[in-house]
Amino acid sequence: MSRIEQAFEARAKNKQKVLIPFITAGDPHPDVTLNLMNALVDGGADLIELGIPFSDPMADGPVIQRASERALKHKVGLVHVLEMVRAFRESNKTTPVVLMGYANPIERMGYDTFASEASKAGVDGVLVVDLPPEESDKFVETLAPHQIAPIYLLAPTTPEFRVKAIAERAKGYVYYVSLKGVTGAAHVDYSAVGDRMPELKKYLNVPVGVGFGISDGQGAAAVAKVADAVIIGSRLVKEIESSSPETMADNLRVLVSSIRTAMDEATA
Ligand SMILES: O=P(O)(O)OC[C@@H](O)[C@@H](O)c1c[nH]c2ccccc12
Repeated sequence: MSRIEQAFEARAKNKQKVLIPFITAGDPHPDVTLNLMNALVDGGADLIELGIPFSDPMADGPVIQRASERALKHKVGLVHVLEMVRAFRESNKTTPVVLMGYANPIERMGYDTFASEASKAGVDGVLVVDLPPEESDKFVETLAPHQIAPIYLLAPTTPEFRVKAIAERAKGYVYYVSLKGVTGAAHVDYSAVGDRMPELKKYLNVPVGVGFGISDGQGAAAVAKVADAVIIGSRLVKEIESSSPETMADNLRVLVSSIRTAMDEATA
């Protein structure tokens, strides 16, 4: 069983849901990412979504754009991100790491090199925002022998035939985007998210995580009631942004742990 499957199964066994925090690798400085990843785990994260900094992140709102800018100032690229995952894996053998990024840096490295280097580093999944499922077959074939899961995005606007196409290809989990727009948006209609789940579940045989716009325990609790995982990014990146270097890891741990508690209360 893969690390991703194990993470979902461990929570499901206790009738709990998976918590997936997102941070951008190298934000605000490459030296702190390992520390921050460990803080996320200490706070109750089950899986880490690690962003590859990118200069033109069109799916991202201002908060995560700024995170990319901070990381790029320190010249953090894909090779560097893989080194961070490798360092994390030296002490953590269980928490899955999913890379989130745009196609350009991965294509520049080349699919083959990327797949083998990512696998050696201990990467468990990859979400390529601007690689549509219909065009992803070659990439997915390259990942498969390395046991790296392609993570697909589904949105409220995704038609049923596309859900089916994604269901055939999905491994690990799928990412349901709670709303139209960019990361860090404000208003999530939690009941609409819940209403879509039965249709998704009909086709998918992997768990469903929900992200975009979840910024507190209350939102996380609402999602925990209807989906298999809660994904939360901008709120955490804001915490990094507003913390001093000395308090950053601690603040992140405390915040993640409060979200964890809210989710567990909602499913108890
Ligand atoms: O920031 P939010 O609203 O909490 O959403 C999660 C998100 O940050 C993370 O999963 C993510 C960051 N960049 C993305 C681009 C596309 C899809 C998802 C993402």
